[in-house]
This record gives sequence, C-alpha cells and structure tokens, in this order.
Amino acid sequence: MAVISIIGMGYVGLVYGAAFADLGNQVYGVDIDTDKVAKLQRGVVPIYEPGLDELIRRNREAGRLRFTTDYAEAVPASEFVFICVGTPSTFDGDADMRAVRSAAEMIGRNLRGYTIVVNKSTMPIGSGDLVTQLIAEAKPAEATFAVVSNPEFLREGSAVYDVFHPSRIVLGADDREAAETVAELYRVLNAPILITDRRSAEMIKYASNAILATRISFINEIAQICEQLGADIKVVAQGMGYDPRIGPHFLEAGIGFGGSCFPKDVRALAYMAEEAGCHPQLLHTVLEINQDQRRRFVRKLQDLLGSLHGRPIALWGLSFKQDTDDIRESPAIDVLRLLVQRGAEVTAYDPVAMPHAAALVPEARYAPDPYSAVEGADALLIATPWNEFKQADLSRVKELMRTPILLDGRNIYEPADVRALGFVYVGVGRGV
Ligand SMILES: NC(=O)C1=CN([C@@H]2O[C@H](COP(=O)(O)OP(=O)(O)OC[C@H]3O[C@@H](n4cnc5c(N)ncnc54)[C@H](O)[C@@H]3O)[C@@H](O)[C@H]2O)C=CC1
Ligand SMILES: O=C(O)[C@H]1O[C@H](OP(=O)(O)OP(=O)(O)OC[C@H]2O[C@@H](n3ccc(=O)[nH]c3=O)[C@H](O)[C@@H]2O)[C@H](O)[C@@H](O)[C@@H]1O
Repeated sequence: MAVISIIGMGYVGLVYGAAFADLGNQVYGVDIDTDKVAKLQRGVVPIYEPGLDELIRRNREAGRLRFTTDYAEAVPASEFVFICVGTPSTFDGDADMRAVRSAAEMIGRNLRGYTIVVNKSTMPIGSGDLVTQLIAEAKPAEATFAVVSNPEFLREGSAVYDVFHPSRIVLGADDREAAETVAELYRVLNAPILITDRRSAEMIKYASNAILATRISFINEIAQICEQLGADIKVVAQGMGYDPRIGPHFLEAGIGFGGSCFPKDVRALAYMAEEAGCHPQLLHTVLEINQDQRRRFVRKLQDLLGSLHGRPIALWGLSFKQDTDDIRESPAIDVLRLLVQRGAEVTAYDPVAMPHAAALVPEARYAPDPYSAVEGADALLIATPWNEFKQADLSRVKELMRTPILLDGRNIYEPADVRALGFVYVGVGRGV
C-alpha cells in the first residue's frame, strides 16, 4: 500500500484517484476548484462517466479516498504525487502549461523527504525537465524527488474499464529506480510495462493520439471519395480492417474527431514540430480534414433544403462521443453553431450533455427527449452515436417530422432500412 496524491480532479485524476484507492492505496485527491472539492467531499461526482460514481463511493466509504484543496494536507504525506491537471490548447496551438507550472510549484513547496512526482497530464516533450526545475526551485532544501513521465491512454466513456485494463504502462525517467518504483503500483494490472527515457515517453503519448486522429481523417477522406464514386465506406472499412496490418479500429467515418485531447494534442505536436524546425504537413492536413467534415455535413443539409434561415432542424447528440457529457471541441457543438449561424431554428437533444451545451449555445432550444426534438422538423441530424439513437423508433420519428430528411453524421443506420421507412437518408461516405 502506498500513499498517493493526485493533483487535478478532472477525468483522469478522478478515475485514477478512485482506481488507485480501489487497489488498496491511500489516496488524496487535490484540486484548486473549491466547488468541485466540496461536491466530491459530499459524494457528488462532477462528471458523467459510467461506473465512476460507484468506484468513488466505495473507496470514500472505505476511507481510502479523500478530497482536499490543500496541498499541505496531501503532498507531505505522499510517496507519489501524480500531476493530472489540464493542458488545453493556447491560441497558437501550443499546450497551455499554466496549471502544470502552478501545480509543480505547489508540490515543490510542500515536498518532504523523498517523493516521486509522476507527470500523467499530456505535456510537451521536455516537460519532465521543466517540472523538475520548478520543483527544485520551490522545494525545501532537505526534500528530494524524482520526476517520472507516465502518459495516460484511457478513453472517456470507458475510463473505468480502461484504468483497470490498460493496453500498456509507459514510464519515462532518467532515474531507472524511480521508474521501477512507479511500476510496482501498476504491477497488479498485468499490463506490459515499458520503461524508457522521459522524452520518448512524452512523445509516445502525442504520437499515439496523432496516429489515431490520422486514421480518422484518412477514413473521412476515403468516405468523401466513396460518395463521389459510388462506394460504401462502411463495407470498405470492414474489408480493410480484416487485414491484421490495418486492423478494424478507428476507421469509422463521420463528422470528425473531437474531445479534449485529439484536436489539442495534434495541434500541440504540430506546434512543437514547427518550433523544432520540422514541417509537419500530415498533422496539419489531419486537422484540416477534421474541420472540413463538420462544414461538409451542414453543406449537405443546405443542398437538400436550400437556405436554412428559419427552418426547424432537430439535432440528436451534443457530446463529442457517446457515453460522456464532455462537449470540449465536440463536432456536434460545431454543427450546432453552424446551423445557428445560418439562421436555423435548432432543437437539440442529448441524453446527458444538454446542460453544458445550453450554457455554451443558448440560441438553440433543448428538448427533454429525442421525440419532442423532432416535432415539426424539416430535417434530423445525428451528431453523436449514442445507443439511444441507434434504438430509436424511426417510424414514430417520421410521423412527428414535417419533412422526413435524416442526415446521419455517425453512420449509425443502414441507408436501405431508413429509406424503406420513407426517409431521405444521407450518411457519410455512403455513396451506394
Ligand atoms: N480526458 C481524458 O480522457 C484524458 C486526458 N489526458 C490528459 O490528462 C490531463 C488532464 O485531463 P482531464 O482530466 O480531461 O482534465 P480536466 O480539464 O477535466 O481537469 C483538470 C482539473 O485540474 C484542476 N486544476 C487546475 N489547476 C490546478 C492546480 N494548480 N492544482 C490542482 N488542480 C488544478 C482543475 O480545476 C480541473 O478540475 C490533460 O493533460 C489531458 O490531455 C490524457 C488521457 C485521457
Ligand atoms: O488523450 C486522450 O485524452 C485520449 O484520447 C482518446 O480518447 P477519447 O478522446 O476519450 O475518445 P475516442 O474514443 O478516442 O474518440 C475521439 C473522437 O474521435 C471520434 N472517432 C473515433 C473513432 C472513429 O473511428 N471515428 C471517430 O470519428 C469520436 O467520435 C470522438 O469524437 C484516445 O482514444 C485515448 O487513448 C486517449 O487517452
């Protein structure tokens, strides 16, 4: 059993805090957001993540997990301190390191004895050196420490499963012994453990997100060609995916990738590359295709309806993917904004993300269920592949709409089935 501080109670910090506690460690969850910490102390989990409420409840009740805003309560008592604060994009596309810097300084000030600081946030290559320097400058003379880079690969929506079944554990350190000590925390998970230098570990994270994003932009480009040449991207992706060198994952065409990580991490990698004198053409193109997908989707609607001004349009889905309430860089939100900008009267529905979306786009209306969203609509757009939409009663939807036009931005339906119900159906890359 170890004593662990997790700095930053966002998606990654909360899931890790609860998971490490569940594995028998004593965990302090630290955040500067007083409202968030107050909620957590009352047992209210501030994000929607399947299975997380129960995991947190169980470990709070067992006394293994507590939350605080006070570094001085948590860090001096801890053998390991995990930095899990956000690293969003700056205006230039670089990673915003303000939260990391401030966390490193606070950790430094509160360091006692020997502590291993673990960089779990996604940070630009070289950040291990920065964190080391900031802690060294702030710490009391007698305290000693090591910094290990430990990038994270969990997905939102399945984070609780992923945290206990990681594909690999990557540990980057100049100090091999520190990396081996962190490895002990993970040994019980039976995942491959790769110990490397710090910069390579930091790069593994960016390169992993970039290749997944590249696959999505690649398949979206192929989808566009399928539309023009009369092929069906679904079966094309299936046929490609049987090849073990290609594999079936991340070949779903749609309105593009979103979320708090792919766009920002590809931007940050491109920024780092340019700063280093490289010419990251592929990364720029991946981002360009991704933005185009959203605009192309709305253009398809305009091709069918002409002007969108004053037209009642239903939008199903607001989160950046299913099973999360996260709307950061959500393609669905971009589609919503494009519709609103073009004067459409949008009524949106999402199983969990509506409160966040309503705060961001108050011009739209938000319906209590998918069926009231489509009442009187001239078209229904699907922007997030929630199961609830896959299982919807489309005959009822058609009855409620003014014009039965369905634009499926996530290819969740079979064109022939939907057309058989009397809809005009348009998917992404479904040229047959
Ligand atoms: N969200 C995800 O699925 C994944 C995220 N990551 C990376 O993990 C990092 C964290 O991401 P999220 O969990 O999404 O972040 P988030 O944005 O959801 O949460 C960050 C938290 O850090 C807190 N914070 C900010 N400054 C602080 C400080 N000085 N001291 C203590 N707390 C502070 C904020 O109040 C907030 O609660 C990012 O670098 C991200 O790229 C990596 C893999 C998956
Ligand atoms: O660094 C991160 O934060 C995380 O980013 C992604 O996880 P996440 O953003 O939660 O979600 P994904 O399931 O990867 O989906 C990202 C986006 O791509 C889209 N997508 C995904 C797959 C696909 O085939 N097509 C496609 O358009 C999704 O709809 C979503 O908008 C990675 O999958 C995680 O490994 C990584 O840890």
